[in-house]
Amino acid sequence: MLRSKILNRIRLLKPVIDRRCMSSASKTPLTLLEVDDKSGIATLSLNRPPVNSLNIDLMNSIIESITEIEGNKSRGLILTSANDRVFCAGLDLNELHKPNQERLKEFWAVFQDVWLALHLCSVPTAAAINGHAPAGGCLLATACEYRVMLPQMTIGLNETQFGYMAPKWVMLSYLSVLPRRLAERALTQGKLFTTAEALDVGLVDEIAASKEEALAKCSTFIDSFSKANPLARSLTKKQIREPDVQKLIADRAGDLKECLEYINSPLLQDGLGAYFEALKQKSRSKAGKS
Ligand SMILES: CCCCC/C=C/C(=O)SCCNC(=O)CCNC(=O)[C@H](O)C(C)(C)COP(=O)(O)OP(=O)(O)OC[C@H]1O[C@@H](n2cnc3c(N)ncnc32)[C@H](O)[C@@H]1OP(=O)(O)O
Repeated sequence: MLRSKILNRIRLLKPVIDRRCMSSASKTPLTLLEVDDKSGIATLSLNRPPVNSLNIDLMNSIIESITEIEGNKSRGLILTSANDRVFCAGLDLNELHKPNQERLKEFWAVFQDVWLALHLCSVPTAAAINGHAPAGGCLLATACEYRVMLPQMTIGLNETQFGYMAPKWVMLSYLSVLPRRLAERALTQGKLFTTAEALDVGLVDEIAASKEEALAKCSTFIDSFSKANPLARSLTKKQIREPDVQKLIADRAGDLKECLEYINSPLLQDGLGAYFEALKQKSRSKAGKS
């Protein structure tokens, strides 16, 4: 009786994400999933060169992997990058700049889904941040329960740098990690924290000298739940996170409408166009030098 009640509770708390994840016909998988047969811990590596920017296929692949991890009873999930410079460059700017409207609606729904899937993941989650993590990359990291970062990287919700106001639920993910006054200042500045600054303010929990060390620290965090009943742990996490999640679940259509209006606004499109052009220019000049 109790078990069915608990399972019912989980069903209520976890929004149903029944998206069939079809990653594109690309040859290389967009995510790499390895489960350590000794520890039972799953490592999910983002694998979309050059910067793991989040497009529909990559986000669907992340959701598919999380669903698999929850289904195969892994003891925990470590999110990291197959790229040793960039954890995740955030949303793919090609999806936002002069977007196809139908695709933008799908893109935004998947963006909401990937945050929900990671934020509510029933197993313990940790991010081994082995590269830069701006905007949506920072969001993935803050959706995890623990964060270990390598030196000389940057992390933060920098949306105001390109004319965007992060959606309420994105701000809530920041507020689940940072004190309000600091989150407000960082959001309004579009601040990218250095690794040392991020540790100082609590945006990350530890610094590691190498990816291997970061993965080991994330495993240690996951091991800290070894004495907790997995079902009770999962329910407790979902219960604590429910108020933030419900703010999105209660009005996904409203969030989508607000996003469409904002992303199609001249403010954003002009800001984004200039920002994207500057990025490409930087990349071209780098290529010119090498
Ligand atoms: C609507 C907003 C909702 C709120 C939540 C989330 C919003 C977002 O996530 S919007 C995206 C914000 N992302 C960024 O501001 C990051 C921009 N990128 C960078 O700062 C850097 O690329 C880097 C630090 C991530 C990596 O630097 P580096 O290793 O030097 O690589 P390059 O800058 O030379 O870039 C290589 C290559 O990748 C392209 N690129 C970079 N970021 C993105 C991106 N987010 N989307 C699409 N493409 C991206 C860049 O233009 C280069 O392309 P090529 O010119 O073709 O080489």
